[in-house]
Amino acid sequence: MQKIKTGIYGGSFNPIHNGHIAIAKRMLEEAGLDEIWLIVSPQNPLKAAGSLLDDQLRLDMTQRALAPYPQLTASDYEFRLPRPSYMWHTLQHLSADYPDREFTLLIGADNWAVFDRWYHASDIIAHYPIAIYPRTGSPIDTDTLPPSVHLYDTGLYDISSTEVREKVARGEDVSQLVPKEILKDVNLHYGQQ
Ligand SMILES: Nc1ncnc2c1ncn2[C@@H]1O[C@H](COP(=O)(O)OP(=O)(O)OP(=O)(O)O)[C@@H](O)[C@H]1O
Ligand SMILES: O=C(O)c1ccc[n+]([C@@H]2O[C@H](COP(=O)([O-])O)[C@@H](O)[C@H]2O)c1
Repeated sequence: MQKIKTGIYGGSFNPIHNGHIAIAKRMLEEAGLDEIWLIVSPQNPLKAAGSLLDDQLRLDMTQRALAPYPQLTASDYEFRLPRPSYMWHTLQHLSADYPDREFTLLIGADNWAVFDRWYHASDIIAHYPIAIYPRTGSPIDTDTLPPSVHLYDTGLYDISSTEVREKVARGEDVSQLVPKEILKDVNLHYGQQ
């Protein structure tokens, strides 16, 4: 039986923004995936926890933002795994729990630039296809990519969660940067920091 092609899109999603959603929608088509799971990461091993909003609040916003897109699912899978959230562990657990699915790791070009610092990076490359999408400021030399790693043309979206948080903290309008379903909550949660 054909396995369900499932993209794993991990992120802090602090908060999810329109760039994340545009990339995920394009990745479904470009990488030929059936579904993408946006896995809300409790703690990126390479990021300081400092400005990270509560896990459940980030998950709730991600779920509401993705409600219009049936092929995109917000996941709390890493909430039950040890911290920090090493992607190698996550992928191994997923493969054991969902034998009917074939997992592809989706990462932005900024994360590919530091991928050699990821825990068990070479094991991830050896066992899972990796789909990279471009990000402003992080050029990719496609000639140097291993055979299981591909760059897809998802377009460039000049948005970051940092920009959203900083604008909200300054009282600026972010209605063009985040989905309307979560605008009120983004203003509420990040405006108070
Ligand atoms: N505008 C964007 N274009 C391309 N990739 C993006 C974009 N925003 C986020 N990503 C990628 O999505 C994944 C999850 O992103 P993350 O939740 O860290 O958002 P972020 O905007 O990078 O956050 P922050 O500004 O807080 O670091 C990462 O692999 C990141 O590279
Ligand atoms: O496994 C690792 O060593 C590792 C190192 C850095 C980042 N990650 C994961 O990469 C994803 C993107 O992280 P972020 O914070 O840039 O959104 C998220 O799922 C992180 O947990 C994973």
